[in-house]
Amino acid sequence: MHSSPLSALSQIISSGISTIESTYATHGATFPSLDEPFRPPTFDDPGLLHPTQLVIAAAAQLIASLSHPASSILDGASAHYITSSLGVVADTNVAEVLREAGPQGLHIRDIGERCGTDSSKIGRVLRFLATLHIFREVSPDVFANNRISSIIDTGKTIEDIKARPLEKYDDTPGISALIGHFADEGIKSASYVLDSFRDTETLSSQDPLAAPFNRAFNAPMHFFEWCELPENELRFRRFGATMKDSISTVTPDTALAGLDWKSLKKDSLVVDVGGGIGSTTGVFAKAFPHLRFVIQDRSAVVAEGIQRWKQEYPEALIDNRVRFQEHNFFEPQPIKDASVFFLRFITHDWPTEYARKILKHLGDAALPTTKLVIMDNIVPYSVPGNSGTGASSVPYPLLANLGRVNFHSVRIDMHMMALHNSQERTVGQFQELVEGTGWKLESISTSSAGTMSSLVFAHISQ
Ligand SMILES: C[S@@+](CC[C@H](N)C(=O)[O-])C[C@H]1O[C@@H](n2cnc3c(N)ncnc32)[C@H](O)[C@@H]1O
Repeated sequence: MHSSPLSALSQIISSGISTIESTYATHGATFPSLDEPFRPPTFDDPGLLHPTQLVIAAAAQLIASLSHPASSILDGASAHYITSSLGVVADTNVAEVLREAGPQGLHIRDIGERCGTDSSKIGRVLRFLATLHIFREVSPDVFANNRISSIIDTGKTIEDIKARPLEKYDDTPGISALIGHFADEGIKSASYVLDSFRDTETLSSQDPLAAPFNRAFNAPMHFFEWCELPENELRFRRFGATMKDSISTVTPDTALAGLDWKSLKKDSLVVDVGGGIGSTTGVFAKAFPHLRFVIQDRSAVVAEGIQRWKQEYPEALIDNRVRFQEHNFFEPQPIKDASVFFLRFITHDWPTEYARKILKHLGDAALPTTKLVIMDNIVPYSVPGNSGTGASSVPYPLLANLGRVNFHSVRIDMHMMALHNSQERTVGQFQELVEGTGWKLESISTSSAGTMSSLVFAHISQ
C-alpha cells in the first residue's frame, strides 16, 4: 500500500538529500551554493548520481502537483521568454561582464554601458531570469553571476569578443553556442511548428525541406546547407561549437562501453560518418592510439575541421592516423574496409526514409565483420513502470523516464522536428529504422547520466 503521492515524493526528496549531504561530508566538502559561479566538483563519486536524479524528478513532480494548473500551463506557454532572454544575455556578453565584476555584481547602468545595450531593458531581462534562479540580484538593480548564469560565460574577455566577434564561440565548451543556436534558429523555427501542423501538405510529410525551419527562414534548402551561406558565418561556426558541448556524453559508459574498442586490431579503420569538425573522433583518437580514423562530412565542414585539428592536434593529421574526407552520405560509401562506421547525431537529423538511405549505403560497403555504432538520444516512454529502454525501475510515484531528469531527449526530439522535420527515436523505432539496410541490433548501452546511448549493430551478410 503506497502512501499519498505528496508524502511519497517528500520522502524521496528527504532521503535523497540526506544521502547527497552525507556523501559530500565523506569527501570533506559541502554542497555548492546556487549563489556562487559554477566550479567543477573537487571529487567524482558515482554514488551521487542516482539520489540526485531521484530528488530532481520528485521535486519537479511535487511542483507540478502543488501548483495551480493554470500557473503550470502558463509557465509552459510563456517559456519562449526564457529562450529570448537567454539569447539577449548571451548575445550582449552579460555573463562575461559579470564574471569580470566579481561577486559584488554590477549596477544595470554599468552593465548597459559595458555590454553596449539599454540599461533599463537589460535590467528587466536580468530580473526575469533572476526570478528563475538564473543570475542573482545582489541589491536592487545590481546583478551578479550565480551557479547557473556562469555557465553562459564563454570564458573570453569582452575586448577579445569585440575584436573577433565571429570567433566568439571558437574554443569554448559549447554551452553558450547552444544557447545562441536555440535563441536564434531554434526559437524562430519553433514558432512555425503550429503552421506545419495546420498545413495538410506538411503535416505528415517526410520531406527534410518541409520543416518549420524552412518556413521560418524562407529557406528552400536543408539547415546544414543554409548554415554555409556567407551571411551565416557566425551561425556556421556557432553550430560547430555546439557539438563540443555534447562531447561530455562521449564517456566510457556510453560510446566506449558499446563496443570493445581496445580489442580492435592495430590500424583498424573507424569512419566517423558526418563527423563534423571531428569532436568525437578527437576523444577516440586520444583514447585509442592503435586505431585509424576518417572523418567524413560536407566540404565546408571538412575545411573547418582541418583548420581546427591543425591548431589542436596536428600530430594526428601529420601521421595520417586521422584524416578528413569530403563525402555526401547519400552517395555510395567509398570506404570498403571499415571496422566501424560511427554516427553521432546523424540519424536524428533525418526523417526515416532518408536515414535509411544513409544506413543502406553503409550496409552495402560493409565487410561481414564491420560494426555500425549509432550514438544518439533514445526517447524513453513517460509511462510509469515502462520506459521502454530497459532502464531499472524507479520508485512510486515517479515517471519511468524520471521526467525532468531525461527532459533532454524529448526536448531535442522537438528541436529535430522544428529544424529538420526529423526525430529522436525509441528503441522500437531504431529497430524499424535499420530494417532492410543490412544491419541488425546487437546491443545498447545507455549512459547512467541520461538517455544518451550507443547502439551497436552487426552486419547481416547477404
Ligand atoms: C548534428 S551534426 C553532428 C556532427 C558530429 N557527428 C558530432 O557528433 O559532432 C551533423 C553533421 O552532419 C553533416 N552532414 C549533413 N548533411 C550531410 C551529408 N549529406 N553528407 C555528409 N555529412 C552531412 C553536417 O555538416 C554536420 O556536421
